[in-house]
Amino acid sequence: MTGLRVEGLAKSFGQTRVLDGLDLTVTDGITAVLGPSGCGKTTLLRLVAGFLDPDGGTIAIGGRVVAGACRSVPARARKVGYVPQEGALFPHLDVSANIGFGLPRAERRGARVTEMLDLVELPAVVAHRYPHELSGGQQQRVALARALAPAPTLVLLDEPFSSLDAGLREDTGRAVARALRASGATALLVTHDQGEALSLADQVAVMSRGRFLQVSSPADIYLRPASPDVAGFVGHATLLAGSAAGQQASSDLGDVPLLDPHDGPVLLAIRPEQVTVAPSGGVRAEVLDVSYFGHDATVRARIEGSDAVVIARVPAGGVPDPGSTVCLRVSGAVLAFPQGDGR
Ligand SMILES: Nc1ncnc2c1ncn2[C@@H]1O[C@H](COP(=O)(O)OP(=O)(O)OP(=O)(O)O)[C@@H](O)[C@H]1O
Repeated sequence: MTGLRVEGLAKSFGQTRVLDGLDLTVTDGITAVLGPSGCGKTTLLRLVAGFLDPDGGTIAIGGRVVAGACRSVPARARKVGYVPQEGALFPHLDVSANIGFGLPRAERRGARVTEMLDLVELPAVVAHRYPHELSGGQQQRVALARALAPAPTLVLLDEPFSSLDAGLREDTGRAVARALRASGATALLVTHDQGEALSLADQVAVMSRGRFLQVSSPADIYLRPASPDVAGFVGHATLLAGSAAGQQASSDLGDVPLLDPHDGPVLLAIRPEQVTVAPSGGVRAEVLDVSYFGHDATVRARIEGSDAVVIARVPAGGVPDPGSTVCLRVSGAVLAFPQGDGR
């Protein structure tokens, strides 16, 4: 059974069209909706949850149309679990009562609550603590346990880790993904963090200005982006004009091998890890700035005699100084998008 099917979904606020005919099918597992701030991610989630009505299109959950086609099933009857940005636990209820909130009265302190605590990998002792006695990561796990307790068909998660610091964010993300998979629920995870989307989801829907640019597996999104926009947004590709002849293209970075054959003008999408930075051997470039991450660093360098700025990833031990001159070389075949006459 299909967890969620969205067809031609449209929504405007006043004169602003926020969603512009979205189509999305989520069969099972975790689908991440990835896009920049303001592109319409939360609006999509609110429409699916039933907090807003669409202007056009349909939403079906578990095979049942819940919005559109002259129908609007109220939020509470959609069998959807919702995990908001900061958990939004009830502060006056303990963990056990928070988790049991959506359950029939007789089950509110029963085995289902214990089962849910176990699922989100929290010890039974936290059951009688209040939200202010939990860490941020524990609160998000309780929020997930509360959403999963009534066994929803679909779980919606709206930037659930955004208030957590980096280390906790990764651990909580992995724990939440494990719990979602173990529960068997279909999940839609909204995020603007590409690492989170690529590492946690089975399917990634890349969104921009109310439309999906590509819906595919994490590997496809990264290795086979559908457009220069997707390549630039997910993984920070350098987009460089080139001229292709078969399996090779000439560019400001010299001759580069192509993943697929093309002829004529192309836009090359070169990943930072495909650019080698060395003191000699390659195209000369001036280092503009360096972002140091500990395990490695990202270098932005402008090619001499050109406006082209290239992003390269270098190992932590070989970081050049800003203002220095380096040599850039492309290693491995790169993706090319036909442009103009070559289209
Ligand atoms: N109730 C509303 N009334 C008017 N405009 C709204 C309303 N809700 C959202 N918008 C506008 O719709 C656009 C999309 O908002 P939305 O919250 O869906 O984006 P988002 O991708 O979730 O952004 P973020 O990542 O910053 O949360 C924004 O321009 C926002 O200002």
